[in-house]
Amino acid sequence: MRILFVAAEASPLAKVGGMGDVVGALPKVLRAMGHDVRVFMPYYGFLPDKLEIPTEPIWWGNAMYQKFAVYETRLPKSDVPLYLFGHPSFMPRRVYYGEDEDWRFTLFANGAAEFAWNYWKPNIIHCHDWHTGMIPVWMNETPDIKTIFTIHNLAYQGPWRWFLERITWCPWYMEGHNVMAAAIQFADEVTTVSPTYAQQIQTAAYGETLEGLLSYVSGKLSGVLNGIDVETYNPETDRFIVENYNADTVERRKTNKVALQEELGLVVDSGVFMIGMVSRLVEQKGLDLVIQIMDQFLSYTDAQLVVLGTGDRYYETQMWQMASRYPGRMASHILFNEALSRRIYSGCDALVMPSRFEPCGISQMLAMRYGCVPIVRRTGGLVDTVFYNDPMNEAGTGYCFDRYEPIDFLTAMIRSLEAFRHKDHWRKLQQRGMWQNFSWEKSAYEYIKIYNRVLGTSDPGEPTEQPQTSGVTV
Ligand SMILES: Nc1ncnc2c1ncn2[C@@H]1O[C@H](COP(=O)(O)OP(=O)(O)O[C@H]2O[C@H](CO)[C@@H](O)[C@H](O)[C@H]2O)[C@@H](O)[C@H]1O
Repeated sequence: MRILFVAAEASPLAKVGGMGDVVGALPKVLRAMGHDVRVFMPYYGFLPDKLEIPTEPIWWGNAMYQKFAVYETRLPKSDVPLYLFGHPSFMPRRVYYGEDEDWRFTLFANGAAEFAWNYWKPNIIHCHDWHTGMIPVWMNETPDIKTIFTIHNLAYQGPWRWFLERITWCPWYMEGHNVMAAAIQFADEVTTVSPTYAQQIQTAAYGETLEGLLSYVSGKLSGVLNGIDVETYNPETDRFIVENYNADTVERRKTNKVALQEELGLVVDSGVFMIGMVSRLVEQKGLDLVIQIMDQFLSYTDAQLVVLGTGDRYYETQMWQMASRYPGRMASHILFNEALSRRIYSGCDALVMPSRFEPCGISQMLAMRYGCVPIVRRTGGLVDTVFYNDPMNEAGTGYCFDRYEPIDFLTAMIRSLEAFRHKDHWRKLQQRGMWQNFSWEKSAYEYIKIYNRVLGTSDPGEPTEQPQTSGVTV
């Protein structure tokens, strides 16, 4: 099968959130299963710092009266061909910014469609989020290229139809009041990143005004749980952390905890309960709950809190101000730092994720992989990945609460603090999290089934041809 992944992010090159993790990891796994998977993403101004890119493009194209170049390289540490869409509008050193975002990513999506028609023709284009939403619309008239549209974040739906018509030409048959709606309508299959979230988005509470459309297309809508890159994120081999360990040597995490406390200027004490939060600082992530309870929690306990994230100025300021109220007990780092995130996962005792909604969530899986116990609100993918701690039956992997209420979150925090005192139980809880299998293989098979379904081919999971590493196949 020839599959072209099109997305705005791909880890480790361009990652703002979890979508980057997915697009950086899944193609490698699918390729290892014998499919010819390639990735198409923007050529951001910061990319030459991170990988070698040939100076000569392999192809020139046109879209929306703009000329663009496509450069070919590889996803780092893999043989996955990576095509970079080169246009001056992507040259600033940021992924998302500015007023022309709608225009810029519409150009990118239209450019990807041109590329698929004219240079490398895949059987399937796997599109991610609204940035690629025009692709299913264009491919509606190209029956031999099927499209899968994966929703990572329903809250961002791209330009409204009236604006789209001002910036580009929309085909006569196009329906949908914004790009996301159109993509949902025209894609051959729509997926989201967990089974629970796939159900939730068909309701008014989570549908972000698209619940009607999503229930209407429920026959082609499914939820495939994300995995994590278990090779990159492996506490046994991770070079970003001070002490490597595994589930049998989980007590070695103490060294990481102390190193993290020293690094962040917190009181050094390996016995205190240390909580981390690694997240985009936006409404989705439940920051209003954090703001409402954390003062109380920190004042009445000796726990420590570390926040790593960027996002809305309001939440950034709140986190920073809260840290200034608890010197030596709380640290807020308002930046994106992959290495520090791993030191948090490997040093903190627990990770909080009180999300308002959560399509899947990668952070809680990374936390469990590193023996950091998740405290989560049961919504979306958090329902599918974190299970109540049940020390009596030695089951469960974290602490959960249901209602989006400060008191419920506070209760879950206090319960986890209490459990932390019972060292034996806590160790077992950590180990159960570390033993979970979050590798991508299972999800990759699910996607292969979906690819086969849209192509009308059978034998799900079986490779259909040997991957090619380069060259034009049209
Ligand atoms: N400041 C920082 N420094 C370093 N690393 C940071 C960071 N802030 C976040 N990260 C990293 O970014 C990733 C966050 O992924 P999530 O899936 O938890 O959330 P996100 O909302 O971005 O993703 C969306 O897409 C994904 C993928 O489908 C869904 O799982 C999710 O529910 C959906 O909201 C993790 O790998 C985390 O470690």
